[in-house]
Amino acid sequence: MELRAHGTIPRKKPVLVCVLDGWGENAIEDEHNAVHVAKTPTMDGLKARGPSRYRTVKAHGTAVGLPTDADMGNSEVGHNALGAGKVIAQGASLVDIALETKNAFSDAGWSYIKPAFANNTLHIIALLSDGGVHSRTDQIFGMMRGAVADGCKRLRVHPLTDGRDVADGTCHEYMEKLVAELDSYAAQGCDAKVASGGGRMAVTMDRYEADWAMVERGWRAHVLGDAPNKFTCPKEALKELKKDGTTDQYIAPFVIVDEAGKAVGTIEDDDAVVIGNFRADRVVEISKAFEYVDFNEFDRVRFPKTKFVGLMQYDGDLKLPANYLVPPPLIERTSGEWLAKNGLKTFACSETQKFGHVTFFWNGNRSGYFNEALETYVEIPSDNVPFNQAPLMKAREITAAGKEALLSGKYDVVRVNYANPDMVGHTGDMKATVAACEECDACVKELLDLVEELGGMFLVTADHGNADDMVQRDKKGNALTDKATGALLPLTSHTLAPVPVAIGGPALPESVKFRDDLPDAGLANVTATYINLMGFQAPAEMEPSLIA
Ligand SMILES: O=C(O)[C@@H](CO)OP(=O)(O)O
Ligand SMILES: [Mn+2]
Ligand SMILES: [Mn+2]
Repeated sequence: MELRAHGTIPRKKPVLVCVLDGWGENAIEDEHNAVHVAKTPTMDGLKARGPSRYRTVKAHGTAVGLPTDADMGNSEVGHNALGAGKVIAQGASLVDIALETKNAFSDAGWSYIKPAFANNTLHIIALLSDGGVHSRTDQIFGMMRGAVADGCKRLRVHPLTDGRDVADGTCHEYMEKLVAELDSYAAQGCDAKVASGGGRMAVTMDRYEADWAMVERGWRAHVLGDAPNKFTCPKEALKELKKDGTTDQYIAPFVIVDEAGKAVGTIEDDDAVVIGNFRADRVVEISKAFEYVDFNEFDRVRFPKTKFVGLMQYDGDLKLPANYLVPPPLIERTSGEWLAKNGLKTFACSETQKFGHVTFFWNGNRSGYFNEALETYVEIPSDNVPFNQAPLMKAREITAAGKEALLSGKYDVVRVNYANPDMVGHTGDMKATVAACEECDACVKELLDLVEELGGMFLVTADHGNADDMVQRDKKGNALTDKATGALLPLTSHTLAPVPVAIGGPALPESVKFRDDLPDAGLANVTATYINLMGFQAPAEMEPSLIA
């Protein structure tokens, strides 16, 4: 794994790689596009230098390994592609194949849980939507049907409501469909019910250890049958818990009880438990709670000995969970490994909410380092607040850390991710998202000014769209409003927009330009590009570089 000198581009430290999370370049430039509305002189300036130094690349669909071109991009697939330089068939695609071929129902993971079907309970904990970022209902239903066909007699589902990858308020439709699906299993002798649940940003789906209390609330509801809100009907639960305007993402934990007030689906010894999400970041913590005998993050009160499986294995290094239904994508020989094998020094930084994105996802879903002596990873703790209340997030702190790393002269490449366009974009709050974009743009300026001063090079890009469209639209692109109130219907999800790639810096020779023969390039083409900026030819196995 030896990198050869580039030829045209000198090896001139430092190279900055900057990812603006959720910053798309959307064709619709109107008052609902926060990237467009925000005052962003830095990014505008980069664009104004013209197509030899600024272009967009695809960040969604098959270009990043997702099942179809209707799939919006997301951080996992985006950072996988940026880090690996390859288009990898992603979790969602692999689960589709495993269900279609029925391998999911004959492989080791299924054999592990199947003995529980006859006399114990099968529990499924999953994000309930068609978002396709963490999970999809068709896959969850496919698994449940497979279990019922294989003799599952008692099924309990613990749905987590979405409103982030799909529109707010859709939790009712998904619950409606789930309950109808579960009711239909009675004909096959399966007693199937919803047992507990809550919003994805309130219970269970915390990530990168930002807020373990979320996972604890989920554990209490799913496992112990303990939550302040108890209902006999799950549809009623959602209606009641949303009455005060709570969005789907933040629905409080609830437990479904019988007429006598007893929880209908606590998790007990010998039960099988399946996490129905394919994406890792937001289910690593709950997986640890189910799998680890030694566990101190919160008091589990009771630790049932379950047959626990993930839809995928969520962390290959930790082997977490040990059992899983579908083997995860193999992402080998990522840029991080190439750089480390060539003795090059890397600095990576973001705040908690995106820290694993620029490390774990970037490195092909690998925790830890390739070579700790060569890699420095810095995590700035994120605040635990609704991010529209603090839209600047930790952009200043990330900038300070990035500048320090650039100035230190220690690193060949300095990589940062700004979380705010994405995290604030997910709140659906236009004003706050504009502020997030403006802050981000100002921070990029600080980094670029320093690169200029130090005589280095830079590449600025993003992982997928989000802030670039903040409203739900009809097929013609017109903004949709609530029929009753007339208020705009916010778009909280990612978008299908392509993302910018800008290169430059004093050390980049004038002659280096973006090629014009790669109109369909995607995020995976960015990897070879920054390896070039570091003064090396990119490995032939990577997607071609954007520069000639
Ligand atoms: O918050 C998340 O988990 C996803 C959206 O579901 O966003 P991102 O892919 O940007 O991390
Ligand atoms: Mn992202
Ligand atoms: Mn996001």
